[in-house]
Amino acid sequence: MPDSKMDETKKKKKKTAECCGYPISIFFIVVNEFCERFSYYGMRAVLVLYFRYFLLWDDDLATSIYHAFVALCYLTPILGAIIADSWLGKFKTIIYLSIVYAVGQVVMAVSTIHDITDANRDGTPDNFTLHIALSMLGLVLIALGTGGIKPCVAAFGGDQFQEHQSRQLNTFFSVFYLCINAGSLLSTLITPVLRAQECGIHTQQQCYPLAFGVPAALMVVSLVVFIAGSGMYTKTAPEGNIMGSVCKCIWFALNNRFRHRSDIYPKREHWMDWAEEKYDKLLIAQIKMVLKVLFLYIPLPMFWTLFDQKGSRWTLQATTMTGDFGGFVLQPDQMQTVNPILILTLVPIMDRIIFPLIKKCGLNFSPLKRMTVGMLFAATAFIAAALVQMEIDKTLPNFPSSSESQLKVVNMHSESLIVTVPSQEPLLIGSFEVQHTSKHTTAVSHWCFTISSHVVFPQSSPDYITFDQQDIRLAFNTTPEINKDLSLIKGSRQTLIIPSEPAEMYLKEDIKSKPKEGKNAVRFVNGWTAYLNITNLESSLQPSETSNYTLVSQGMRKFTLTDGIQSCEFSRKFGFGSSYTFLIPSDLFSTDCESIKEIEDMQPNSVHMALQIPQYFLITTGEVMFSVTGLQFSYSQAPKNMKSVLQAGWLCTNAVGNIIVLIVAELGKLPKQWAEYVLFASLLVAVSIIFSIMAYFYTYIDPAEIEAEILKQQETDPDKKKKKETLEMEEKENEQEIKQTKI
Ligand SMILES: NCC(=O)N[C@@H](CCC(N)=O)C(=O)O
Repeated sequence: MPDSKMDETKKKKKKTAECCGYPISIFFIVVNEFCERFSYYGMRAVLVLYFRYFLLWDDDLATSIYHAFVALCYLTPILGAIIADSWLGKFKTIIYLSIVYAVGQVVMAVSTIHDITDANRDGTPDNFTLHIALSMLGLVLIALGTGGIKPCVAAFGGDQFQEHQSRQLNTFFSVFYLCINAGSLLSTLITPVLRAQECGIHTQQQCYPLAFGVPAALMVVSLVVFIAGSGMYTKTAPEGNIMGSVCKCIWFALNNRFRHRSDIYPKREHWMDWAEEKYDKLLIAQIKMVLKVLFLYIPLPMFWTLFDQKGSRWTLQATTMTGDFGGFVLQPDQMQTVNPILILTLVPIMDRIIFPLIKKCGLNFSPLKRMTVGMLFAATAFIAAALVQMEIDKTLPNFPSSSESQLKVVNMHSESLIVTVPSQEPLLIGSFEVQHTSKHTTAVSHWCFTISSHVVFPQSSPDYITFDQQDIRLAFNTTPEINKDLSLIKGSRQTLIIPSEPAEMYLKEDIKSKPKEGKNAVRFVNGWTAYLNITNLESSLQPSETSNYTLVSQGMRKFTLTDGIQSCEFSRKFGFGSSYTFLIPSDLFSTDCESIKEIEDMQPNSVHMALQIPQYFLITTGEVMFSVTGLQFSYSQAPKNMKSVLQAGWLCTNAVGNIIVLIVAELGKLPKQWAEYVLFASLLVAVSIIFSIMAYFYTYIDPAEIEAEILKQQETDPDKKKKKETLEMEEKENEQEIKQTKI
């Protein structure tokens, strides 16, 4: 559409399409953003689980691909911004890239249908390569779509406002942020529930197609809503290959500066002024504005480095805590929903109460000051996380160091045993059977039928004896005496199982870190005289055999034990992050499973997840001050033809932050998690000090005003054309000179 015609349309729309001072078109844009963020966060919520349990990737691969995908989503905005500002304009870019995005979501959903390659109908796909290829294609399209439209939607929203609506424009960015978080909150709650359903054509499996299909549908809705508002938008036309001109202009300025490096040439105020001979003053001024803001962005990725650890380190921290809130139980990964919930409450509180109050007190809380304070809030959030970590560390078992091994002895033999352990007092181990039949009259003061080392040894881990040598010899007081040479694994915990026939004693490796996702690790030692089948275990247990650990979730869990003839049920309530070895006695069925005894290998988590709320509160307050303000700032300080580019620059700070997380995770961690949190907090404080100094020297501008002034000047500047001609002549002369010198 020609510019004049477009301006006419704008004027007409301005008058008719307003509600309470806001352009009505904004409604379509915020609803579109809500649906798009639902789609994005919903898909993200189940992505790692899909990698882990559908594609059967290991943890490391699953998390690396996940973070790489997130980083890609924040790098593609550059592409979207270039397309929008230089070629298609924001409106068309949003439409085309939303189509790419929706196709990506559909491809992703299709890739999760196990039935498409499950020819033998065993419930697992037969052709993993096809599923991987489809999902990777889907993810690339999604990253292109979500990243590509992201800088355009915010900037397009801003474009709907007129000069007299600057107050509404600021509110728009807050409402926009609210919609992002409302979408993310709902989808993060809903999609995991959809995944937990069972569905399928031939076999019933976890319903990934539904969990990915609903976000795909929401993306289609998002596109439809956006198109529905088409007639009401203010659409600014792209101004040609602006990025090309920007690059050429910068290159010329640098080149020209270099050519005139001698002291005989008078200095210019700014190095970009060296482009004046050839380029428009307006373009030079616009580039200066953008560069000034981009320079200011350099320290910002550090904020996102801390912020994005909510989804990784903080969730891992939650897995070592308990989420039992009495009426309901919160899973560790659900703790992340605290962030959008707090956003929904904090944004209005800040906008309506805190910021106006600060203004009333006469304080100038400028955008850059807000962002600095936001960074400091994020740093304090990490100090809070470190304090919580210290509390958790107090409750964690004393795991062996890499030069130590730990040993526990379980006596399933019918009599008590005295074991002589190197450099320790002889140790009396009560018999499981003796204990169980109440004939137990040994000196063991603890009721536990296993080793009572805590009575005898001053070790910090009650049931384990810690050794700093690998090879040990244990002597048992049986007749004849049994001597057992053991080769312990360094850095590991092991249990020596003494079965009913002590000579057949064997070592079994124990769990040596907290079970994943706050689950509980359980295993069984079969003291029954025949093989046993136990629900949840991979295979049946032979007599005297010890099963591998199996993970069970929090809550009441029931195990059915059967030898094919008789069976009984054993129930137990589990908390979070515990580990138990259950000893099955020889009178299992006559006592209806009640004689099963337990050894606590690892105590359940005891620090409550509610303790994470302060750190979530602090980081979210930081986010409101930093992120919402940054979004506004990036729009307000950008020249009109580079609004999307600057939004993309802003989003890029997030991509770099994610890449730093990836690098830090790869480089390894400090030995103590709390120390790593303190390190990150200190780094962010240092960075925020640097940022505040940079911000001090930044002068806020009104790009529209500057642009208007330059245009006015240019109209009255007869030299402009002459300058260009002179420059072209100079260049030609230079080239000729070079040629002659060569000859
Ligand atoms: N609470 C997370 C959130 O709102 N994220 C936003 C902003 C991300 C950013 N770098 O600006 C989102 O759009 O997802």
